[in-house]
Amino acid sequence: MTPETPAEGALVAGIDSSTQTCKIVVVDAASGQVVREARAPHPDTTEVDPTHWWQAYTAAGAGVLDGVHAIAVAGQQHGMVAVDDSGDTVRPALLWNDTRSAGAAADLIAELGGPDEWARAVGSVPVASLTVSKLRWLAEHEPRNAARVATVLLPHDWLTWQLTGMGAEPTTDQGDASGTGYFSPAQRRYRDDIVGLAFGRNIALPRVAEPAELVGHLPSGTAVAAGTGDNMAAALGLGAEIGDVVVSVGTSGTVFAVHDHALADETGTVAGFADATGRFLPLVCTLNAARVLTATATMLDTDLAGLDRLALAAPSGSGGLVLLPYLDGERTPNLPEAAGSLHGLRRDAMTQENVARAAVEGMLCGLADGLDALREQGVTVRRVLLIGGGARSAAVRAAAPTVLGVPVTVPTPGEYVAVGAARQAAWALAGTEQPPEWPVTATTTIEGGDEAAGRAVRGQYASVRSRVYGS
Ligand SMILES: Nc1ncnc2c1ncn2[C@@H]1O[C@H](COP(=O)(O)OP(=O)(O)O)[C@@H](O)[C@H]1O
Ligand SMILES: O=C(CO)[C@@H](O)[C@H](O)COP(=O)(O)O
Repeated sequence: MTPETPAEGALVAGIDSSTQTCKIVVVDAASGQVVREARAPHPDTTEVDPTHWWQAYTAAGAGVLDGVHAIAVAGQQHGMVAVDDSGDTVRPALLWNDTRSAGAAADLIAELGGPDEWARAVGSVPVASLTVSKLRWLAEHEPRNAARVATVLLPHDWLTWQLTGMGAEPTTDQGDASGTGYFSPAQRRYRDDIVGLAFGRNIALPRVAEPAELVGHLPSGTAVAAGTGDNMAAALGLGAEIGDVVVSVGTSGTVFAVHDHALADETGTVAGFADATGRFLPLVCTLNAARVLTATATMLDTDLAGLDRLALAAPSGSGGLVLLPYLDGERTPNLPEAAGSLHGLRRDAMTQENVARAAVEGMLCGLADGLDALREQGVTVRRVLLIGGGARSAAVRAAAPTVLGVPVTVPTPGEYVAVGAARQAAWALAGTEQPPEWPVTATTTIEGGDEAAGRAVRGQYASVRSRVYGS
């Protein structure tokens, strides 16, 4: 893409309404410099009344959004916000990490004719996370709520609708829509037949806005851009190009890349999403990432800095200890009912240091499998960028090149999802063909991964996983 530059002096804001937190950045649209930041927490549950997201946004935004010319929301993907014909939610939103719809996903796979039919139709094979599975769950388990549903929105769609005023038409974008399971990224259209299959009837769906469209205004006059899913926004915030693979260690672990054509992985490992610019964003997502580290730190009665110290003091391979970190069930591999388990305990290896390192290595092994899966789908891997809260961990940064088997580039820690949303807002405000040119983020590249040690860590992880789960 050839980037363009917006007018001097305009301020734009990006919102990252993620699983755990609402983060806001205000950015100078011309230079791309972040001038203000704020955040507020979300509830720690897998079903959430969306008004909590609005309250977190208003709490974080108070005073911070003054003078902003345009705003966009990037949200956690897939969440089902079911709304009645008065605009009220019929029940709390079911989030991407809520696994109760795993059975519905399995049923839908069989009913459409198998995983390959799904991959061809919508680029993804249903798992509990996808909106389409949640729709089926709602129809089956809460028929009275289901009967009241007029439309289903994603978290970023719902927040954007609140911003533009609920009299406005609800909108989404192709990036976030591609995570529903009823939108074809290849054909860029909804599959109403799949909504009918999942829900038993059709429902109104938000209009899919163009990548740089302004979809409305705040009462203050601030323009509102289309917004997108959080991973799509991170790609935009990083200025990711073909060959860049992003590994994000947030609440979820994601491995994704900008790609020039739609992918359809019938194994279901890679989800063939669209990006926020008109290209594609094949992505692998694990359900357990940064919170594996926080949970392990709590278990070891230390904090994240203490966990780092312990993990860095242990040898690669954690003395043979392997943590399968499926603490909240898992999405990749698709083991929604799984729990975490620690293997290889021997008296001499049973140290806090090895347990801490096994948490880091187990979490990274899932992401390394994701990187392999992207390669198998033909994604070019020239550079691996490590972002997300977990990238602030010294132990994660140190182990990543060995476990992932490639040098790892770490951008200056920052809120790249929110910055990506702000960049989309600047793009829509400028009305240009391409997003504004913002400076390439400063990065540090960590070389020196140990190939043999990496093979050993991944080998012991794969062997334990296959002994426990058979694959
Ligand atoms: N230094 C650190 N070491 C390990 N984990 C960290 C560190 N700093 C933040 N985190 C974790 O990162 C997570 C938040 O990451 P983030 O990418 O913002 O996630 P999300 O977008 O899902 O909110 C939290 O679980 C937090 O505990
Ligand atoms: O489900 C996915 C991607 O398919 C997750 O990546 C969610 O989008 C949640 O993101 P975070 O809160 O971890 O940023």
